[in-house]
Amino acid sequence: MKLSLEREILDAPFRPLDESEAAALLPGAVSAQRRILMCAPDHFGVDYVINPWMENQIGRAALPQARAQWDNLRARLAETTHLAFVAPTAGLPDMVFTANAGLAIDDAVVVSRFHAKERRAEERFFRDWFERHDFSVAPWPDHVAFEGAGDALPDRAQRLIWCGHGWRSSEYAPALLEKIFDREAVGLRLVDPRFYHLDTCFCPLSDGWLMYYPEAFDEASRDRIEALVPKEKLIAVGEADARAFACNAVEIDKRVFMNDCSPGLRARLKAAGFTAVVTPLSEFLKAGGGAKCLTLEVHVKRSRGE
Ligand SMILES: NC(=O)NCCC[C@H](N)C(=O)O
Repeated sequence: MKLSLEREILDAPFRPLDESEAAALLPGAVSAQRRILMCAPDHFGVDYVINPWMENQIGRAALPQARAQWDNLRARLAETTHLAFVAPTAGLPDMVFTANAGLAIDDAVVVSRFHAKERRAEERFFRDWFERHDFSVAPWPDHVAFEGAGDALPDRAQRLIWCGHGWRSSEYAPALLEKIFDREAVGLRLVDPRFYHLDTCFCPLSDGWLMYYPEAFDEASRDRIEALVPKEKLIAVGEADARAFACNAVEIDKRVFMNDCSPGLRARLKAAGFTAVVTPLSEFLKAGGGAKCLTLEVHVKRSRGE
């Protein structure tokens, strides 16, 4: 019996260990698990105007509907990946948009330094969360505005960070991010106030694909994008999809979660190997955010046995 078990093990085809199996073999080792950080909309609302979507929307977000939409996004994401949560805080209606907590790559994070003074009080709650989860918080100068993964998107095929500036984050942010994360940071100038954060109009997808709304960028930035991404991997969306926050999408394992998607865009994504998953988020659009804004990719350390 023992002998046949040994034979079975010896004859089994070699298979590399996954992250948690490898961690289990190393005494005291920690592994990191990819999670999507979210913040429940307990205190969400449109209470002030800091982007064009919020104009004439003060007090108009339907809160039960917002909760149902957020719950649905959360449930759909949970089918595909692990989640993490930061506690919502009274008086901080935009904290639900965790994309703006900071930019976290591996165990390093730059916590946002909001341009929008209405959002500055969020910084310390996000910082606390990162510290409690063992991230190493990089120093960042107070006078350089930076709104996290709203304006800094790691490419999924090349070792570079796409950075948006022009409305919220400073044009000096990329040079600092380059040093902190030791990878190239490419600055892109945003020129349409409706697309005030990079993640409202630009979505790097796996295998080097890029979905974006070209008109949101100045000409030099469009040229830069075209120089760095092969033409056949560019998925340029039209204005209607862009206005519906189609580029404000979260991709996990080729599933692209977004507020809305035209049949044409769905077909183009499909041809590129992606499946569009629509999770309507109308109430959050009133604050200027969609699926991507409601999420932040983080790698959380786990001790052995966790
Ligand atoms: N685009 C994002 O990454 N987040 C959405 C932020 C919406 C919020 N009302 C803001 O204007 O900062």
